[in-house]
Amino acid sequence: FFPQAYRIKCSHILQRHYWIASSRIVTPNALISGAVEVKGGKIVAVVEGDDWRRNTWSYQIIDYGEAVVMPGLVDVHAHLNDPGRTEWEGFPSGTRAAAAGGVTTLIDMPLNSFPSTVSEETLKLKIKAAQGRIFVDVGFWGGLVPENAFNSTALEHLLEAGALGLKSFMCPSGINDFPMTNSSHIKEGLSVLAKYRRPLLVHAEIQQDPEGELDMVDVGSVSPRSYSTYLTTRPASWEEAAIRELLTVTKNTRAGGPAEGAHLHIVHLADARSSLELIKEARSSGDSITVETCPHYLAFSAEEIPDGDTRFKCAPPIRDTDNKEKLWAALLDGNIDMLSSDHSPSAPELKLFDEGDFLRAWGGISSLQFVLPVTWSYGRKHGISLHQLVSWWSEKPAKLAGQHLKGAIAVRNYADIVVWDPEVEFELDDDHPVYLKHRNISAYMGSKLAGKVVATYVRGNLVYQGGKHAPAACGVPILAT
Ligand SMILES: NC(=O)N[C@H]1NC(=O)NC1=O
Ligand SMILES: [Zn+2]
Ligand SMILES: [Zn+2]
Repeated sequence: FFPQAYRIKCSHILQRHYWIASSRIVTPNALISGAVEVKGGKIVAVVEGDDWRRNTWSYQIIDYGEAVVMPGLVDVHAHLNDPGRTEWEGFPSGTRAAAAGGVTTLIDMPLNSFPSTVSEETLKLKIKAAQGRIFVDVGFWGGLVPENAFNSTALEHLLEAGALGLKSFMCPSGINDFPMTNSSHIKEGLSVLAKYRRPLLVHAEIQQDPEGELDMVDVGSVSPRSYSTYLTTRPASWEEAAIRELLTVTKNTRAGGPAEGAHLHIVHLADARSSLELIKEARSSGDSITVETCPHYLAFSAEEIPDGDTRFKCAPPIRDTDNKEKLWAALLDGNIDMLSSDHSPSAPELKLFDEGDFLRAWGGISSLQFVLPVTWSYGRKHGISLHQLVSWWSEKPAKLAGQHLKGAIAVRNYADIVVWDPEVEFELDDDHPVYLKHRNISAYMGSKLAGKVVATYVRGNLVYQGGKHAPAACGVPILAT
């Protein structure tokens, strides 16, 4: 794939055949002490015990002791904003941060870049922008927008060109060239996707009573610096209304239904009350639906967000503590399937730190590098297991994105691996190396976390270890075939 001289720069190690050893390897069925044998970028054996050492040269063994060896994280929801808004993030900075955080694959959202990824041509621009500039593997969702929703040929071209699925919004997206869709658009999109067996991802909020919202803000009776003001402008009823409407369409995805084969994935669920109940009901009726939430909804609660600290602004908003506990319970019960970052940074100016205006600041949490330690740090208080972490961050997201050779430490899979130490604590202070383009917009800066990433392997390349990235960007653009 790469010439020899270049390939060497892809990895901190020269070997293409080696063993990764540890006393805590997370395989699909067990936690084992042993080794993962890697050859030509793939996992060729997973062996328990010590016997394998007898026939192995010592220079071929990378022994991580008691550090956890796990499949790399697959983040199905990240906005890298490249091409077109690289002053917000970009492929090189975003994927270096991913590698440092143990994320070995990420799927880029079709909006916030310019142009938006809504056609074969614009997807080609993405792929071109990614070439030689990504440190981990990157796939692409295409956009479902009013302009292409009733044009099945255009959607087919976008899917044939390799989009892993489609994404749409049911409320304004914040980006003018990515308008929102209604349930008719979504129905059309699903019927095209059914043929390809690829998912539709939906930002499920429908604006309720927009006039009421304006009234409240214009009156000036509430402070735009208070998080609770923002929360009132975007209540759980927005999520509930969107999900209710989506479920009228997902009925068709049931076995024997007109859209059998289609699948709907609800992104970043924040409301753990009525919205979640609706999803549970539909699932028990056989609708093909999955749902994700994000670490910021599990780590923070509305009551704790300081006045004017717009690093915490996102949509849907972070809700109250009781809701947060319900999200954890749903995740542990399996009613929420997986996690994603919804990493959505902007230029720092757009966070309006001087004014601290929650109503006008850019909405988006910057988190990509920290999702593993954040999930672990807050999750261990809820008694989560390593297998749950792998299910939420690797297995289920890989399946959603159609990546059957990713998401598990298993023979024949790509050697996409994160090695990390759950017991090591660290502070995200000024000295902490952060590879994201703008460290100051991340809501996690200043916090103390547990779970330090030791090493990251992508397709057998040791792309990150000991705080250092391999020099060359050898991630692969992932296209659906
Ligand atoms: N345009 C965009 O990235 N919007 C994202 N930001 C956020 O907080 N929620 C979103 O959907
Ligand atoms: Zn969204
Ligand atoms: Zn998003």
